[in-house]
Amino acid sequence: MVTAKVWVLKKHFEGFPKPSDFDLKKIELPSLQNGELLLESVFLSVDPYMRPYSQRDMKEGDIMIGTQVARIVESKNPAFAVGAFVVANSGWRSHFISDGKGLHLLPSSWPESLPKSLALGTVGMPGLTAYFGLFEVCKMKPGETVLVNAAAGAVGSVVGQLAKIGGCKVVGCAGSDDKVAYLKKLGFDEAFNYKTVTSLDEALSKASPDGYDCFFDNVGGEFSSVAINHMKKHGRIAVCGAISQYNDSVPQKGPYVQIPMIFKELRMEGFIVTRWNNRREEGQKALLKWVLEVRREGVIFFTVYLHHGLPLCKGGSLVVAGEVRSWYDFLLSDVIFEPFEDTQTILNMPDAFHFTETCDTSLWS
Ligand SMILES: NC(=O)C1=CN([C@@H]2O[C@H](COP(=O)(O)OP(=O)(O)OC[C@H]3O[C@@H](n4cnc5c(N)ncnc54)[C@H](OP(=O)(O)O)[C@@H]3O)[C@@H](O)[C@H]2O)C=CC1
Ligand SMILES: CCCCC/C=C\CC(=O)/C=C/C=C/C=C/[C@@H](O)CCCC(=O)O
Repeated sequence: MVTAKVWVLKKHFEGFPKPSDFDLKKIELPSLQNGELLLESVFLSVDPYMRPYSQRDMKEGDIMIGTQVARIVESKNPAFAVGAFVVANSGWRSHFISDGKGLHLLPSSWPESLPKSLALGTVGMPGLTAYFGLFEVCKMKPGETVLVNAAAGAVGSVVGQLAKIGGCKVVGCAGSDDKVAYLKKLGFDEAFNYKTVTSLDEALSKASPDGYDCFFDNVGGEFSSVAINHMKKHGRIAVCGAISQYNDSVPQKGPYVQIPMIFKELRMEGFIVTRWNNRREEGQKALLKWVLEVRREGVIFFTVYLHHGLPLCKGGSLVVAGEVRSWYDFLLSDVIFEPFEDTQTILNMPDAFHFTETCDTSLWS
């Protein structure tokens, strides 16, 4: 029998987590069943997400969430050999039994000389966050200017280095002079200590006078409210984290949008209509059709016949042949609406069915 040590959340965090919020317990593990494997923890990860996630997902007494690098010490599962290493989202436990689901074997190309702890950092979830946040959300391009806060952290330090590799100018900020020196060593073009600058505005302008194309936001809050004003036109912001708010027992003032944006993975984009100047005619044609045709009557019946596969519409009454069409289709289609008197004739027409849309055109006048 193996005795596992587990760290449980004794009390939900109030403000910063404290050692007294945790309790160390021992659990006797049963013998393995077929298909199961026993793993021993090698590295445990502590990540910022665990602070808000514990509030959202855990109850007091639960084993603390988190990922770990673990070594397989016994296996009755042919897919997992003894001695192999995995990354597991198994919480803070010294040993655990798994059926293999949710275990990620370290890549076979992992060199012996490379510390396996990197599987929880640069070559793990934080590194992947930087990689996908930069390439899929910021969509950074060579020659652009990238801003990243919490830049000396697990995510931010990878963001900065990947952005340099990607041919960008990189500006980072951190909360100590030592970290700023570290950023310069990593190759950041500009770095400043956000805690000691007299003005964040001035620091951001000085670091990049013509602004930023990409902002990789790990911090949220006041920093983001200032930084957004330094973005270039068509700039992109990756709302990665809001660490400035995780330990707030009372939510900070100000309508900070980062938390719902992250949890709901929202996309928010500013725009100006002149962006579509090259599609002006298309839009006006659709709007004209809507004004002149679709909104003409309170109860709308339209007849659409597929004539050689194309919709032929004699407007006034819509009897849709084939699938029910959406208004948007009609607004954009080249269907010409013509006055149509005899609704009864329509109703007897073959291979069609009736699509009636009732709308209050008074709302449109
Ligand atoms: N969306 C996603 O999928 C993921 C999001 N994240 C987020 O990325 C961010 C960074 O994570 P990670 O790199 O792992 O974190 P680290 O723990 O490596 O670094 C966090 C750093 O944030 C800075 N920080 C802490 N509190 C504040 C504050 N109030 N104001 C400004 N900076 C602060 C500190 O550095 P300093 O000295 O500079 O203040 C701290 O060292 C977090 O917000 C995290 O939630 C991380 C992984 C995945
Ligand atoms: C107060 C709300 C804060 C909202 C944003 C919080 C955190 C953003 C962030 O850091 C997200 C990190 C996600 C990490 C995912 C890790 C996985 O490897 C395992 C996660 C465990 C789980 O999803 O249960």
